[in-house]
Amino acid sequence: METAAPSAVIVAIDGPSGTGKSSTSKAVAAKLGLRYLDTGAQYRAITWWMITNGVDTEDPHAIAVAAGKPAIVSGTDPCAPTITVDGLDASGPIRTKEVTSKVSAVSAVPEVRTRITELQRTIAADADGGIVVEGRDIGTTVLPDADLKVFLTASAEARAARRSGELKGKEATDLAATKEALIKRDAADSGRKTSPLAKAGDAVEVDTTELTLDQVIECVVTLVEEKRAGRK
Ligand SMILES: Nc1ncnc2c1ncn2[C@@H]1O[C@H](COP(=O)(O)OP(=O)(O)O)[C@@H](O)[C@H]1O
Ligand SMILES: Nc1ccn([C@@H]2O[C@H](COP(=O)(O)OP(=O)(O)O)[C@@H](O)[C@H]2O)c(=O)n1
Repeated sequence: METAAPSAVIVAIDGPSGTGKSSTSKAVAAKLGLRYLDTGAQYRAITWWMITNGVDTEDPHAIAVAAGKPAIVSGTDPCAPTITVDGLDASGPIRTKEVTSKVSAVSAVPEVRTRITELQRTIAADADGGIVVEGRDIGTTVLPDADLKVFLTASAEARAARRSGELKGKEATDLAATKEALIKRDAADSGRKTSPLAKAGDAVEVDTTELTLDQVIECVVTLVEEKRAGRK
């Protein structure tokens, strides 16, 4: 793995669904002039490809065999992140309920993780000015030498309320069903064998339940600035 330029800062933001990883990471990256990578979008993209190509998402062997086939490309501008699969814009289709319900099974397959992890490390190494990478295993597995690791948490109630607010008007949803689906996905992501959702020992944990998004962004910006100041 190549190392980024000396002034570059690598920030890893992990945590369960609805804790504010994407919103926080995008805003922090935009404020500090860093690139941004949504690793969940990559796992969603490979899941979408499996579904559209008729791969049984309950068959880990079939998933493993197909894992190397789709070409997944992530654009890392925090103001306009993009994701394509085999040249097609996947940003809409990866957010459907079907993909959301199947992504944990696909992302648990070791061959999928190896492939996507390599992609993520290449993108981080190529980000000259630094990057904010968000996901589930960034601090523990993908970028264990990140300059700053943040682990976001929030109560299941707060996370479900945030998610169902987001889904309103798009796909029929209710709060209890959203909460149940979210807890199920957390359990699958935390319980898998290969690089599960986990807080790195050296990560700073931020409970966002009672914080506004702006407060979380401010908190992470301050943590990055402290790291940068400490390196001078
Ligand atoms: N601290 C917060 N307070 C209230 N709403 C928030 C907060 N953080 C994020 N949100 C909202 O919750 C939803 C989920 O946030 P998102 O950043 O997508 O979470 P994650 O990437 O962890 O799944 C978004 O609609 C976002 O605007
Ligand atoms: N680094 C990562 C990121 C996501 N994922 C998987 O991808 C799924 C979707 O991630 P996401 O970040 O888009 O999920 P949300 O929190 O945005 O709902 C997760 O539930 C995990 O199964 C992963 O395994 N490892």
